[in-house]
Amino acid sequence: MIFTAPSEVPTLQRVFSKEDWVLLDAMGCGPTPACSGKFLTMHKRRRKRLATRSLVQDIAILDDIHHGQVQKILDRCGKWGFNAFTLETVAGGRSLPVLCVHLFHWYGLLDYFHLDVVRVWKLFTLIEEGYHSTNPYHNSIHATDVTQAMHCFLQEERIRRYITPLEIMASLIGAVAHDLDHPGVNQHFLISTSNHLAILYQNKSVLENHHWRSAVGCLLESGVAEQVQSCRIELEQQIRDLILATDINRQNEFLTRFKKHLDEGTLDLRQAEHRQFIMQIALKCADISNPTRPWDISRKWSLKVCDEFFRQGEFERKLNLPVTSICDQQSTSVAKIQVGFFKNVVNPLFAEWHRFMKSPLSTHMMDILDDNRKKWEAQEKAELAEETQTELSDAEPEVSDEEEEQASTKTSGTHSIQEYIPTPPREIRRQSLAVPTLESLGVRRHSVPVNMEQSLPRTIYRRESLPTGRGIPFGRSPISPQTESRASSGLREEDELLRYGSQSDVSSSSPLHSTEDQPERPLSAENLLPEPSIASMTSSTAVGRLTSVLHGNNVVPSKCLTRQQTFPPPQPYMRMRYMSATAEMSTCPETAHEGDSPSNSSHGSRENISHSNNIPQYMIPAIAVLSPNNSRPPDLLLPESTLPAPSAQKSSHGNNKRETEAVEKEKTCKIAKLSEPAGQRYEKENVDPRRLAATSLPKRRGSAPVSLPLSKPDEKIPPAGGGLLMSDTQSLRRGSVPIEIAHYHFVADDSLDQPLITPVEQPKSFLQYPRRGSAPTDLPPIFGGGGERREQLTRHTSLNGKAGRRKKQLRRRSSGGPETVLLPESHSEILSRFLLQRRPENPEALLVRRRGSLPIEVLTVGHSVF
Ligand SMILES: Nc1ncnc2c1ncn2[C@@H]1O[C@@H]2COP(=O)(O)O[C@H]2[C@H]1O
Ligand SMILES: [Zn+2]
Repeated sequence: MIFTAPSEVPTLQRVFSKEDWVLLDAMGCGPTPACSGKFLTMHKRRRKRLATRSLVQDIAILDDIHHGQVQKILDRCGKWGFNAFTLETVAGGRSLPVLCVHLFHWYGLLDYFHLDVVRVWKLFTLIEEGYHSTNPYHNSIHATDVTQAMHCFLQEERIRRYITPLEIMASLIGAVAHDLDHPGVNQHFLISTSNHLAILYQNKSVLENHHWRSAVGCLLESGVAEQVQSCRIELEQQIRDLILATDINRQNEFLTRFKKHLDEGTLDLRQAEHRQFIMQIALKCADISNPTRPWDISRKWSLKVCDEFFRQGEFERKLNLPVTSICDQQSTSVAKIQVGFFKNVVNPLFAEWHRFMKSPLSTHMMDILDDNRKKWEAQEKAELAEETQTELSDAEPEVSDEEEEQASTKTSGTHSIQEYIPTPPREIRRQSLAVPTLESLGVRRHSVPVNMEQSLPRTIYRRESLPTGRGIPFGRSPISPQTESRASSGLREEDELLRYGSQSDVSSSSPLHSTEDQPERPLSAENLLPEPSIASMTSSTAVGRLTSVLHGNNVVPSKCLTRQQTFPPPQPYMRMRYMSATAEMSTCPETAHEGDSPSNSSHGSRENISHSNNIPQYMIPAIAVLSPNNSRPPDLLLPESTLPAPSAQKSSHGNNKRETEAVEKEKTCKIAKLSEPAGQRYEKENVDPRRLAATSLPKRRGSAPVSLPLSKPDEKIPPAGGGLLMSDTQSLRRGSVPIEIAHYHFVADDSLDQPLITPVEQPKSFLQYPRRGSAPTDLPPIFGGGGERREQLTRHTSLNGKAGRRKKQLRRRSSGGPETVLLPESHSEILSRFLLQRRPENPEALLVRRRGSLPIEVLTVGHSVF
């Protein structure tokens, strides 16, 4: 019997206890209003709202129905018509581990690598839980979808003839983890908001670097890494290369190389290097394969990805950042985005893929792509006609030929590839938005480290509609000459905005606004984004150390990185069920089974991907033994009628308007939650540093990585991982800033691949000043900030100008909290010895002190360096 357990356990594992609901209710995420409550908080994002939740009273019924359905769907997981959403529903929200464990069985990887199925199950559970279920698109279903696509590609004759077991395993893990811990916003947003990940990875493949590192964390924590010790480095390297290739910024690089190979006929898959390249291309294709899925599925993905874009647009608006054009719901539409994406991103890649494959599957995909493109184009045209109609009826019906022509050419103004490829902030220039930022005026933005604010590239935005050239003098904090010169051309325009009472965050500095009435509005993307987990290893030295721990040869158990579990562990009862179930799984016979049912796709005849039995001898034995179709006993087959009716599925995404309204409602609720009524101001995120200094030890800020310096740069750090050099770290740095960065300048130099970092001399008094992370630069008296201004800036309010959030104060952020005290070196030495001594008897003692999302070993390793 195969997979009775996985289909059953997930259902049970996800059932919330009464206490869970009380907690969720308290957070405003209770069962009734689907979208209320704080958004992107750990508690919420880690827990999925299951389609099956309403059936919890009838677990037995649920399980009986579901394991049969899961099996039925898994049987078809080699077909392009596979629907990840359906698997997600029938697997009780566990499509990711269910599919992956199935594929590991199917490929015979468990046998070949002698993997323990419980560890493998744990690996995929960790990966699944690392995805944010609150993301409309970048969630675990996307990972399931991409993995299934990858599986289809691995079955292509051209590939499977040559691919090795290790490459199969790397491809599956790479696919499933390729967006792990994706925050639901793109790299551009992270850079624009000075997110610590962007700083850590020096603005290059920020998310992808984070994804692969998180994947390695899961491998370690699950214990799978230990089981593949002999090939672990190679496996990790392949996973890394695969995931890094999914960076859409590198699309052209890969495409050019691919084209060249095809033009010259130089691809030889007997060479490992070429196989790796093709697997990278395959994963890239899988990642953007949703436009090549049958229309119902494809359309659903399109709506979801645009929903996520528009959410980002809302965040940007709230943060007074320029709204990325594809994220601006007010100026674009799903159809328009799709037409641009299909034309500029998907088609060029898939055309080459088809040139390489020339298989029934690639032909099928191209056909669907074409059909879907026509549908979006028709929709875009209809929208345009409607717009034009409205414009015409608004104005008098006197439209010149010229205007008509202009209107009709609008259709070709779809989004180009550049819009999917974010440009660095410095280069961005948006026409419709003018958002002067605090930093552009010399006032440091909260999330920018104190010493970086003068050296990070800045973007000055001008509103097109405003005249230029009329400046209003106002006091601003000193900024570096470098910034001054770069910004000078834009400042006058910002001054204009001040004059016209812009809604931007500089308004409090404007003479038009009383400082009393308009306290500063702290802008921090940290309010919007979830705390990353593995991402907490922000400091360069920690990264360097981490890398050496991850890849070093002399790994001792105590120094192994274990991915920190940042979500509530399954309840013991569930765990028992799961353990017994997985044990059961491991005894399942691998029965060869030919049970292929005909495709239900409109392209059914081409659905069957050829599964040749002609498996070369160097392939793993288990593959040769297994049937190309999925193995399962016939008695688990359920009649077709037990599958959800197509209409039921359609209804879930059929009513677009209602969906959009719900999304809107959700956004409103979430945005409203960003602020709390005045009077509920508590000191958590935004604390007056003077009061903090008077009342407490200089504590580490919640989101700060705990990092201790190394005396020299770690050369093992992979280039993309971007190790910052050096460290000198007794000072009290800002919480969310890597300890080293707080004392070093980035020197942006276009001629260099990586920014240079140069040390900044700190006034001694500054080092002693326990500046609070979120306090503006000009607060410390040593910088001579005006008293009144300081007073004003310390009156912390949320985005809508109201007082800060109460719950921040009351509940420690899941990945943060001032648990760890930064000590002078001598103290740190004592502490590290103390911790190391204590650790064997009482590991909890260390746990309670470390940062929530920081792997315990990293901290230990950090301490043990001294
Ligand atoms: N249907 C789609 N429409 C527009 N953009 C898409 C679509 N599908 C994928 N993408 C984008 O392509 C990116 C590929 O990498 P990611 O999955 O990280 O994020 C994806 C989205 O930003
Ligand atoms: Zn993706």
